[in-house]
Amino acid sequence: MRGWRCTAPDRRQEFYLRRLAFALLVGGAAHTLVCWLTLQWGFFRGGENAFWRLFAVIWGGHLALLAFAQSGANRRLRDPAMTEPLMIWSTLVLLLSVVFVEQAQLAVMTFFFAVLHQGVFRVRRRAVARAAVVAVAGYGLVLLSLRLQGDLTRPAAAWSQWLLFAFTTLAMVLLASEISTIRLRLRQRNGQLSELLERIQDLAVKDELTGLYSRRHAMELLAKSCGQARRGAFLLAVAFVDLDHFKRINDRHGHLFGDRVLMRFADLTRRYLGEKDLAARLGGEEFLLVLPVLDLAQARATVEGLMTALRAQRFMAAPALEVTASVGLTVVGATESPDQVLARADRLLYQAKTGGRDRIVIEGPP
Ligand SMILES: Nc1nc2c(ncn2[C@@H]2O[C@H](COP(=O)(O)OP(=O)(O)OP(=O)(O)O)[C@@H](O)[C@H]2O)c(=O)[nH]1
Repeated sequence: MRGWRCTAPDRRQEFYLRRLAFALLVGGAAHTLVCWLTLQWGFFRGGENAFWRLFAVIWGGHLALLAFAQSGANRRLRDPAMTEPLMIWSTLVLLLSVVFVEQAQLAVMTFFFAVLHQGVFRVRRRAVARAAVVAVAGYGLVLLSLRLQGDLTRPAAAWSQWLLFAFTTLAMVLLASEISTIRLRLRQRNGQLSELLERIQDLAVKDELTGLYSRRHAMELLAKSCGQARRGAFLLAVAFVDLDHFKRINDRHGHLFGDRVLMRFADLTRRYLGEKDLAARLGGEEFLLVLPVLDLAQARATVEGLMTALRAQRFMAAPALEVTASVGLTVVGATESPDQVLARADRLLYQAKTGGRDRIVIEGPP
């Protein structure tokens, strides 16, 4: 299967390779061209021999880096994009060539700003600052060693260009730092926004107190399930569940305690229903269960299990309390609309209530 389609990590690797190849080949070619021009204009220290030897080393390094990534070894690095190693290598290449180009040192070192640009959006502030320090200090050391050897032509111009480079680099690093802060804030804001979005989506489909589906969402799901049940091999059982004498529970033990009873019932539905079953809170102490089943007997067994578990619940604040529920249970008929099924389940629930509560009243489809 891998042969015909790129997997996500392969696409990322392709992206890394393309970026690295672009930086090394295009950046490398531009840098070589500038140095070659200094050779043509007679500013290249050591002449043609030195030029070809230096660029054999530089291009050997470029190709070695590319081969390293091409082999996939970059995937084992903490940053497979290799941005920082690439920045360090490019800076060293620039410093090495500065030794050879006379009077065009600043022109060569301006490539460093392209190197910094690579890093600003991809590595931490500290890595950008590190590369800047290496470039400014390295450029200064090269000038100093040339000066000490008496090889620095027009020293005043060379040092003032170095100063200009140092200040511009400092400004770039400050800018990079600001961009990095903005990046960090954006990432945090994005995280907060996705959390908020998740919460809004939850609120739209779930009941806040119990975490069960809301009435509106349950109705949408029921309409969809009814269509599937008509086409499929399974039956769709619908149960209206209403906790008994809930007002009394609230009155005797308080509203907060009532809330806890509702949450406990919701927990039981999560424990006793299958993953294809649906439980929703329609409002107050009224719930809807939708169960894909083979027959009514299976639905009855599930609902009875739930009612037995509810009856067995004990509450610390009211140890003697036994919570029961009344249920109207039916099955969706072949040509019925969700409203018709719900009306029947509601009628059956009413019969369960008037018949003495704590019971299930069942009726098949018409
Ligand atoms: N604790 C709590 N109570 C609620 C909530 N929503 C509705 N109620 C209460 O649920 C009670 C429902 O009372 P009734 O409709 O009279 O029903 P009941 O007392 O359960 O009586 P039967 O259904 O006939 O057994 C009311 O007192 C509502 O205030 C809720 O979110 N939390």
